[in-house]
Order: sequence, then C-alpha cells, then structure tokens
Amino acid sequence: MTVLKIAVAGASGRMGKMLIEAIGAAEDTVLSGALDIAESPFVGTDAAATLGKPVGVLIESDFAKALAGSDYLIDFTRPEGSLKHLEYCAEHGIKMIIGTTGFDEAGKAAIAAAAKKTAIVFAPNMSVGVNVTLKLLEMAAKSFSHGYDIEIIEAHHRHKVDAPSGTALKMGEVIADTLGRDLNEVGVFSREGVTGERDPSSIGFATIRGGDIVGDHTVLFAGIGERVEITHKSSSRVTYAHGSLRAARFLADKATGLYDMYDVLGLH
Ligand SMILES: NC(=O)C1=CN([C@@H]2O[C@H](COP(=O)(O)OP(=O)(O)OC[C@H]3O[C@@H](n4cnc5c(N)ncnc54)[C@H](OP(=O)(O)O)[C@@H]3O)[C@@H](O)[C@H]2O)C=CC1
Ligand SMILES: O=C(O)C1=N[C@H](C(=O)O)C[C@H](O)C1
Repeated sequence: MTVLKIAVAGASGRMGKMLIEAIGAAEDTVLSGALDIAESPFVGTDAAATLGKPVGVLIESDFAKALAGSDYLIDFTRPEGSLKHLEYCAEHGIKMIIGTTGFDEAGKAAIAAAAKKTAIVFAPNMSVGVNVTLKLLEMAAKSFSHGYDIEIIEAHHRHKVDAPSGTALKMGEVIADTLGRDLNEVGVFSREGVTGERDPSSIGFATIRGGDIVGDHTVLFAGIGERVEITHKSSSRVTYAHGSLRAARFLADKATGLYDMYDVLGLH
C-alpha cells in the first residue's frame, strides 16, 4: 500500500485540526508537515497536541521546513495564504487540495495557472453530500426554468469571514450555467429599502451567521401555489476532511491539472 505524505496548512484552524485527525486515522495517509502563519501561538508546538495525541510533527511557519518530505498540501486557510502556498507548491511539485473560499477572479486565475506545474483539486465544498446536491440542482434548475423564483440561503458559524459561502456561490453558478444565465449579471447579494419587484431572472442570496452552525445550504424554487426546497446540512467538519483525503488519493497518479470534486467523485 502506498502511503500518502500529506502536510496541512492552517494546522491550528478548525479544518486544520480536523484534517490532522483524519490523516492520523486513515491507514494510507501520514502527516508529513504542518504549516501556520508566523503570528500563530501554535508555531513550534506538536501539530496534534490539541487533539491530545502528539504525532511528533511540529507546526512550522517556514514553508521549506513545513513542506520538506511532503507530496501533498491540504490548504484550508485564507485566499492570501493559499496563494502564497500555491506559489511554493507549484515551484516544488507539491500537489494541492485547496478548500479555502473567498478567492477573487485573479486568485482563481492564479490557481489555474499553477495547475500547469502541479496537480490541484480546488473546490468550495469537499463533502460528498454537497457535490451530489449540486447535481440535484442541475436537474431541478432544468425543470424550474420558468415561473419559479430562485433563492439561495446559507447559514454558518459566527467565525466565518466570507459571504456568501463558497458553496452558495457554486450553487448559484451551477444553476445559472444550467439556465444559460451569467451569475455576475443575475446574482442579487443584498436587499434593503424599496427594492422594487423581484426580477424573475435573478438568483438571490441570503446569509445567516451564528453560533456553531457547521454549514447549511438551501436552494428555494418558489412558484405560484408551491415551492420546492433542496437542503444540505453539515453536522460535522469530518465530511470535508474525508472528502479532502479522497481528493489526495485521486491526485496520486496526476502530475498536473486542475480538478474539482466532480472529478474526484466521478460526478461529471
Ligand atoms: N472546501 C470545503 O469543503 C471547506 C472550506 N472551508 C474554508 O476553509 C477556510 C478555513 O476555514 P476554517 O478552518 O473554519 O478557518 P479557521 O480560521 O479556523 O482556520 C484558518 C487557519 O488558517 C490560518 N491563517 C489565517 N490567515 C492566514 C494566512 N494569511 N496565511 C496562512 N494561514 C492563515 C489561521 O491561523 P490563525 O488562527 O493563527 O489566524 C488558521 O490556522 C475558509 O475559507 C472556509 O470557508 C471550510 C470548511 C469546508
Ligand atoms: O467556513 C466554513 O465553515 C465553510 N466554508 C465553505 C464555504 O464557504 O462554502 C464550506 C462549508 O460550507 C463550511
């Protein structure tokens, strides 16, 4: 059995800790490095100390130290951090699984360019359930293309810094693409005051932030006399971690290229 040597960026973050636990629990993966920003109080500590089972891998802020001996970097941090990691990984042939959300167009273009030098899975949601939900939305959008208003509602924990969520935006893109619309033109991201009547071609977004909500997404197709809601709810971040490990296994025989979770899960 080949054992995948995986480093984790944002090692002390919510997803970082979950990933370190999942890597330790899987038979075919080993934690080979842990990275965090220099300001982090966890730099220099064991990557799994907060899980109560030290693994002998220290959290480093120096890329070369953190990534020496790693074939993969799983990155759930912030766009500015992921882009720095990306540059290093592309240069050193380290494959990346990028779960960070909130990239602008330039950031997404940088990821696509780096994928010419190394293999990358980039997706706003690594869970099987959300990616199957995206397929359901393609089907639903075809059937509700006329006479149904489309609204996307997402809820996350109080610490989330970007809105709408990457998953909600992806849902909007999938629906807009299916309907031949451009999300940049039809997306409505806030409403306040006298808004006028709803444009029937619009796709609306609503954001809720509170407590410890892991991640809920609902797409509402509201017609006359009926409405349909397609909902996905995450009850644990473990689903994102397991999806990330599936992504690493998928990249094992790829040298370059940009992939998403549809590729990993065979959903295209
Ligand atoms: N694709 C998916 O399936 C999922 C994606 N996400 C996305 O992953 C990202 C992280 O989420 P979460 O783990 O909850 O966030 P956290 O804030 O808990 O963790 C982020 C980690 O990244 C570190 N960090 C912050 N800024 C930088 C930087 N500039 N460079 C490098 N590292 C940095 C943080 O360090 P410090 O704490 O010291 O600031 C922390 O260790 C978000 O974009 C979120 O939307 C989340 C879940 C699932
Ligand atoms: O920040 C989070 O927590 C999550 N972020 C991702 C997103 O923005 O879609 C995925 C998931 O919803 C959890």
